[in-house]
Amino acid sequence: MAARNSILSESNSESRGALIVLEGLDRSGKTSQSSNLLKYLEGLGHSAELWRFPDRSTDVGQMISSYLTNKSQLDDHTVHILFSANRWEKRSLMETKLKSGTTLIVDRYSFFWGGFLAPEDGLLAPDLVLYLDIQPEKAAERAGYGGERYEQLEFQRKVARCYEVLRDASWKIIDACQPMEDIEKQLQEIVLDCVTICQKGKPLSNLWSS
Ligand SMILES: Nc1ncnc2c1ncn2[C@@H]1O[C@H](COP(=O)(O)OP(=O)(O)O)[C@@H](O)[C@H]1O
Ligand SMILES: Cc1cn([C@H]2C[C@H](O)[C@@H](COP(=O)(O)OP(=O)(O)O)O2)c(=O)[nH]c1=O
Repeated sequence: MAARNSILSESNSESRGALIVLEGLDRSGKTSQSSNLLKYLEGLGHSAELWRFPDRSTDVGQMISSYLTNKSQLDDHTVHILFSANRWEKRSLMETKLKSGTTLIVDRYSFFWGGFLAPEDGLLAPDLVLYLDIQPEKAAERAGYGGERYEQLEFQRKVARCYEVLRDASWKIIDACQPMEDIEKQLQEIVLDCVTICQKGKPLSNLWSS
């Protein structure tokens, strides 16, 4: 991600779980592939959970959901801070789960729109970001967008440009237009490597924006 990471030196990194994030435009296949990955890891006997952001189950998540479904109006800065707050309210549980050995597959995590980084400072850094790469026009052809505020081609073009700027060399870029089974196999291989590295003691780190 477009942020440097600071290692959590105090963390007990023995046999911890991995923080694995799937990013991509709406309809790029994140939800399908996240649940495939969960089944895959569980099938191998790993402790794993599927998370997603925004997490609409919390009070903050409900404010976000109401905005996304056009039931409320909020200014852009407010919305971005709510998205960050929604990650912060899950941060401590996230750390507990990872340290107890559970791998988290996260369907979207952090969007760093337009240099708006400060509220993200101190959130846990992903061990792996899988970017499902698709042209906005191709994504729009997939089983219909719902009626949410951001599910529009013009907006998704803007999101795609943001992702181009924000992604860094550590992200694994996967062509999301391949058959689902091919994508699934590629993701499994990358994820298993990451889980193994984390189990062997790679320290947890924070996102650190400056
Ligand atoms: N590789 C693929 N090829 C064709 N269709 C796909 C592929 N991956 C996902 N889809 C379809 O696209 C739609 C959106 O997928 P989904 O996993 O919900 O994406 P997201 O969570 O990124 O919005 C679903 O109808 C899904 O079956
Ligand atoms: C996590 C996050 C999501 N979003 C946007 C991306 C999505 O368009 C929207 C809702 O995300 P999501 O619930 O994942 O929608 P979908 O399942 O349709 O992909 O919120 C942000 O703008 N900032 C954020 O930090």
